Amino acid sequence: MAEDPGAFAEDPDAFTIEPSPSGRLLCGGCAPHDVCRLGVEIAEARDDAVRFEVVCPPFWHGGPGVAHGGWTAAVFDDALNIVALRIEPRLVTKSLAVRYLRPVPVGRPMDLLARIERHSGRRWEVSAEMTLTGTPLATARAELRTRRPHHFARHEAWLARRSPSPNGPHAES
Ligand SMILES: CCCCCCCCCC(=O)SCCNC(=O)CCNC(=O)[C@H](O)C(C)(C)COP(=O)(O)OP(=O)(O)OC[C@H]1O[C@@H](n2cnc3c(N)ncnc32)[C@H](O)[C@@H]1OP(=O)(O)O
Repeated sequence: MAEDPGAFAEDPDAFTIEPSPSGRLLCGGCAPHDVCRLGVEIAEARDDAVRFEVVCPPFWHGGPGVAHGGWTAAVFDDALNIVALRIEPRLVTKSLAVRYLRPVPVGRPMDLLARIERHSGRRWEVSAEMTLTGTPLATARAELRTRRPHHFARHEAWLARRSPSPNGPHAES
C-alpha cells in the first residue's frame, strides 16, 4: 500500500498496493500485519500469469474441514488482482464469477494459477484455477477496471452526503 499513510489520509486516491517489507503484495487490511491472513503466497510470477500457493486457515472453515465459499471467492479476488497489479497498481474488481467444482479442504496447500486473458485501456479480463494435486477445485473469472482519478474521493464525497445518524448506521432508513 502507499508508503506514506499521511498522504493517503489526505488523498485517498494516492492508495496503491506496493510490496510490503517482506516483499508481499498485501491488501490494506493485511499490510499492517505483513502477512496475508487469507493464506495467499506468490510462488512464481511471469509477465501475464502468477502461480500462488494458497492454504485455507482453520478460522475460514464452512463445513467440517472444508473452506467457506467466501474464502475461496476472496482468494480469487486477491489473486486475480495481483496478476494485473504487477502492471497496473490502481485496480478495482467490477465483477467476479466463481465456479465451485469440489469442496476445498482447510489446511492443505493448493495451487492457484491466475492469468491475464485480455487487457485494453481500463479494461482487464482475468481468470484463475485452484487445484489440489492437479485436480481443479474451483475456477474464477473477473473483470477489473483501472480506477478513474478520484475514485476513492468520489466515494468519500458520496458517503459524506449521507448524513450519519446519531443512533448508528442501521438507524438511517
Ligand atoms: C493482496 C493485494 C492485492 C489484492 C488486493 C485486493 C484487491 C481487491 C480488489 C477489490 O475487490 S476492489 C473492491 C470491489 N470493487 C469495487 O468496490 C468496485 C465498485 N464499483 C465501481 O466502483 C464501479 O462500478 C466501476 C469503477 C467498476 C465502474 O467502472 P466502469 O468502467 O464499468 O464504469 P464507469 O467508470 O464509467 O462508471 C460507471 C458508473 O459508476 C459510477 N462510478 C464509478 N466510479 C465511481 C465512484 N468512485 N464513486 C461513485 N460513482 C462511481 C460512474 O459515475 C457511472 O455512473 P452512471 O452509470 O450513473 O453514469
